[in-house]
Amino acid sequence: MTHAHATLPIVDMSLLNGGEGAQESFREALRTATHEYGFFYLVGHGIDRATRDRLFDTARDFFALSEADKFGVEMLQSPQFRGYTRFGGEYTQGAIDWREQIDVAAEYEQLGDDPAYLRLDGPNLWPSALPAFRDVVTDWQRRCSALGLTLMRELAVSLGAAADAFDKAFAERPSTLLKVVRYPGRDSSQDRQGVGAHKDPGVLTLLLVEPDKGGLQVEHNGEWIDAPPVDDAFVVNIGELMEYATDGYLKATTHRVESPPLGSERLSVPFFFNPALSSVMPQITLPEELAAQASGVTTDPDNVISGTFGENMLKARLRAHPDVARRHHADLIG
Ligand SMILES: O=C(O)CCC(=O)C(=O)O
Ligand SMILES: [Fe+2]
Repeated sequence: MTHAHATLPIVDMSLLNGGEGAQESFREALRTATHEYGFFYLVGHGIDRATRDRLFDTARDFFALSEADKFGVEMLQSPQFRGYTRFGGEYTQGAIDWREQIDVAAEYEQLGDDPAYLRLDGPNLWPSALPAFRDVVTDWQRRCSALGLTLMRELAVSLGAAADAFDKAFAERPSTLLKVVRYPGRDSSQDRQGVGAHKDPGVLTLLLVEPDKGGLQVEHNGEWIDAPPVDDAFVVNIGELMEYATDGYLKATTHRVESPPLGSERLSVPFFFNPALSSVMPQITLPEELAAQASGVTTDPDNVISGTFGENMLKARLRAHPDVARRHHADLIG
């Protein structure tokens, strides 16, 4: 059931430019939103409209490329799960996600293949027919990484920890990932799973949605809340590793996207701010009043949350892209 009235909280980052009191209110709002919802709208983030418009223009140009150009960078060629996924290539909870997308991640030399998650390091596949794509997406990655780091430091302070409590996990080889996604319109009689219900496996997700395009739904108290884009805002949510870091005081929240109606489409760019593959997320010692509200890390036998980011990520990748897993990682799947 969808709850028509509840909405996600709005958190204003420009409070950080104010005095001590304003900064304190920002942290309070950040902590409350991530504790109660795991999701919020972030305004006042300082990334201007022209930059965001350029990102969506580039996304449109990418999806308008010929099939041959898109298949030239198909993920099936990439053991590191980079590149283009056509409709029907991706699964959540065993069902097809009706979206096409290109995955771009941080690029590092591979350090080996033991533990297996080290296989995720490697090169992106960049579309040669659209050279601007690389520049625009790399710029976006850089901006979102800076924003992500600021939010992690504020979140640390809001949890009673030192501002740099999480820095170490991100200092070397942060394993950031972004997707440029297009959800095609679907008839109401068809299956409307744009992306199925899931939690994000990492730390923090900064999602930009094309203006006016609904479809995102967030689970809250057992109901689905609609989370349409808010003007100038990112939708921000925390992933499973923040649940691990806070003993469940912060919860990774289940969310999904419903396909847009036939005759329309929806573009989005989720950016996943993730630590190094081999980093173990630090566990924060919470102040007593917060610790009393920490309900422990979710235990789901089908989805075990590890503190080592690479393990969570590899698990998520193998499950979402079974064709890539079969072709390149047959030894890791049952
Ligand atoms: O496209 C969206 O709005 C959300 C996508 C999402 O949740 C994901 O890719 O993890
Ligand atoms: Fe997600």
